[in-house]
Amino acid sequence: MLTITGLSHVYGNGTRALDGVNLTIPAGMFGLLGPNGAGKSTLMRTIATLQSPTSGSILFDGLDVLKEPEALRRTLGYLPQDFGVYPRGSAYDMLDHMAVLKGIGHGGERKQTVEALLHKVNLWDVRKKALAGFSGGMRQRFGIAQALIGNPRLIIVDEPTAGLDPEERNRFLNLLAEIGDNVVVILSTHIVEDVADLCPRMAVLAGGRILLEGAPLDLIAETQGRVWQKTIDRAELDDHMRDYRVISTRLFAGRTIIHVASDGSPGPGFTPVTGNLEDVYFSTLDASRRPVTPVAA
Ligand SMILES: Nc1ncnc2c1ncn2[C@@H]1O[C@H](COP(=O)(O)OP(=O)(O)OP(=O)(O)O)[C@@H](O)[C@H]1O
Repeated sequence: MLTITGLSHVYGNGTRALDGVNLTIPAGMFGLLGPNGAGKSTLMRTIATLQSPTSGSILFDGLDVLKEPEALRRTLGYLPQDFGVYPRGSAYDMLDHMAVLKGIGHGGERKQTVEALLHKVNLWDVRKKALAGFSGGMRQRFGIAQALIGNPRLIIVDEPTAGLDPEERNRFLNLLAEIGDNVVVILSTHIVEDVADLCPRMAVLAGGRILLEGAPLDLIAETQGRVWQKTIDRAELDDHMRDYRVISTRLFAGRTIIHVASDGSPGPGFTPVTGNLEDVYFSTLDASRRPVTPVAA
């Protein structure tokens, strides 16, 4: 279990990227959802001990991560957002090299590890090809292979599916789903479906703060009776945006379908809909952006 308490980070230029983050992350797949600039990468890099926070603490199964970063690194698998160096070396050689860096020195054991991982991520047939020639999906599958070296107990994947086509995204998510239940896996993403597809627990991070935490199914159940739908013409959109708490819009057959957050019927033409995780996410972001109404004295 990973326990984060009062974690804050202020960059040198004054940007407060994390602002008192408290999170308890059990074993299994945990989705950390947030818009661009929310602080996700800052949080992931801090947990991965690549940068030190301004204040706060992180414990992983009793280990004080900030005091003993080396010990954490031995049990960490990390796929950073910008895993972007694609040298001319082959997939096999690079993975072998990374296994050496991870301390798997013994030749036979390393060979077995590297071969098993290449099979697992379905890159065995292209193991002799240069990483530089890999597609985005192949690179991300290589990225997960290197993260799995040495059977880590904490795995962090930062925005792994951005830019993948649907088939590769599926392949990648299936790989994540195969990681054992006893491992803490943190999936940081701005893509709601990634979390909906995989994660029994999740949190929403925005503006460096945790806005929401829980099980997606419970959070969806809580939207019952609070999400309303209406189909309108495009020309009516601006008025609706002004008059209602519109949490999402999408086009269907040339018309616009809006979802509105409201505790009762917002008005004529609206029908109640069963919320989904997108509604949970966007209504949470919407609520956090609304000015706080002062309580009358
Ligand atoms: N090295 C840095 N120096 C100054 N500010 C930074 C630095 N890195 C990130 N920030 C700022 O901190 C905030 C959080 O950034 P961060 O990259 O952690 O968010 P994110 O949720 O990962 O966003 P994205 O999905 O766009 O990467 C942003 O306002 C960003 O501009």
